[in-house]
Amino acid sequence: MADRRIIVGYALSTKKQESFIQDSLVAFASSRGVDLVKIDLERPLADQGPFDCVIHKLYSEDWRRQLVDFTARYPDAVIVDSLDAIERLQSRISMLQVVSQLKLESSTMFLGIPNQIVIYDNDSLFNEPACASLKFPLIAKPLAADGSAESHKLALIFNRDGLGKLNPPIVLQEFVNHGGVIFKVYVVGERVTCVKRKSLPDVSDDKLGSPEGSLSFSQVSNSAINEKHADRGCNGLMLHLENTEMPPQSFINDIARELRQVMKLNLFNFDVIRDARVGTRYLIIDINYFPGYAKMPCYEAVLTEFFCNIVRGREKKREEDPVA
Ligand SMILES: Nc1ncnc2c1ncn2[C@@H]1O[C@H](COP(=O)(O)OP(=O)(O)OP(=O)(O)O)[C@@H](O)[C@H]1O
Ligand SMILES: O=P(O)(O)O[C@H]1[C@H](OP(=O)(O)O)[C@@H](OP(=O)(O)O)[C@@H](O)[C@@H](O)[C@@H]1OP(=O)(O)O
Ligand SMILES: [Mg+2]
Ligand SMILES: [Mg+2]
Repeated sequence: MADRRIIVGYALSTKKQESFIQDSLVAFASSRGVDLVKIDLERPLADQGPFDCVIHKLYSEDWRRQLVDFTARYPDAVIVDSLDAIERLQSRISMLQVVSQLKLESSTMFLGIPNQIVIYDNDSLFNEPACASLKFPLIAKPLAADGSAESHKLALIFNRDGLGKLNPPIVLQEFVNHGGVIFKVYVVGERVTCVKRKSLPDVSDDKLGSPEGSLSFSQVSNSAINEKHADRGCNGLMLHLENTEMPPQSFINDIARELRQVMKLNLFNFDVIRDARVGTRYLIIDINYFPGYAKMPCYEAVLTEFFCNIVRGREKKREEDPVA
């Protein structure tokens, strides 16, 4: 059994397929005995395959039914990950609620999330007493994190004037100065990879009087700035990605392991910032299901190893306990 080929079916949007199913991944996986096969979304999933493993990033009710039917027919196939577990990451409120459940050992590092509230309608923007409890600058994010371009349209809000332009439902989150560098932590099963990315630059107090009130932006960490070189942020300060110290690896590993266990997910990444005022205070600001892994170093090898491990792990379990 050990050397037979492993078949991984993938069900992804066209955009996700283009970014994830690179020739380099297909070739590397194939050289290690793993075949990546596109699932035809026009046909019932249960009529396709067999697959040893199915990976997916689709959210419709129809897809949920397809997964149920497929599992009934092929109970030994591994679905990575369960839709119920993935759903938590579709709301920017529920995605960060898990952070308070993590059991971290570090006594020197603190992990939390920024203060935030959810706003469901325009009236609440100005009447909600909770709004008054937040300190400007704020960052406004669409409540839904469903992978659409809209869900990535964010705005920096400097003062009350900036609140008027928002489209609820949104999350209003305190902006925390963090030196313009974000840590993206990619999780693939047990493998954890932390990289530095360009982030929004710090906001100085004099910006709070800005007559525009707000500034819109989208997917800042992907902007076409060469990450290896110093860059000038919009407040004029030089950002040196290379000179920014990484968080302690053991701290990041602990967070990743705990998140994976609490969320019951294998494929995700999370964004962490380090408070510019308190160097031991870290904040998780975003968690994404099935992120842009092609930007992760050695993604071909890491994903291939994961597919092998997950399928072989399931086979081993069956051999040990055939009735389970
Ligand atoms: N509370 C915050 N304090 C400071 N900066 C923040 C905060 N929240 C977000 N940012 C900045 O805004 C960027 C985008 O925010 P966020 O990661 O929540 O959006 P996203 O569209 O979900 O991103 P992704 O492309 O990672 O899915 C972050 O990478 C970071 O630069
Ligand atoms: O497109 P990119 O490579 O930037 O990857 C982004 C990915 O888009 P993709 O679907 O095209 O892979 C996004 O997915 P959706 O929310 O839009 O579903 C989201 O997960 C981002 O976090 C990823 O950026 P990263 O966190 O890895 O920097
Ligand atoms: Mg993010
Ligand atoms: Mg996100």
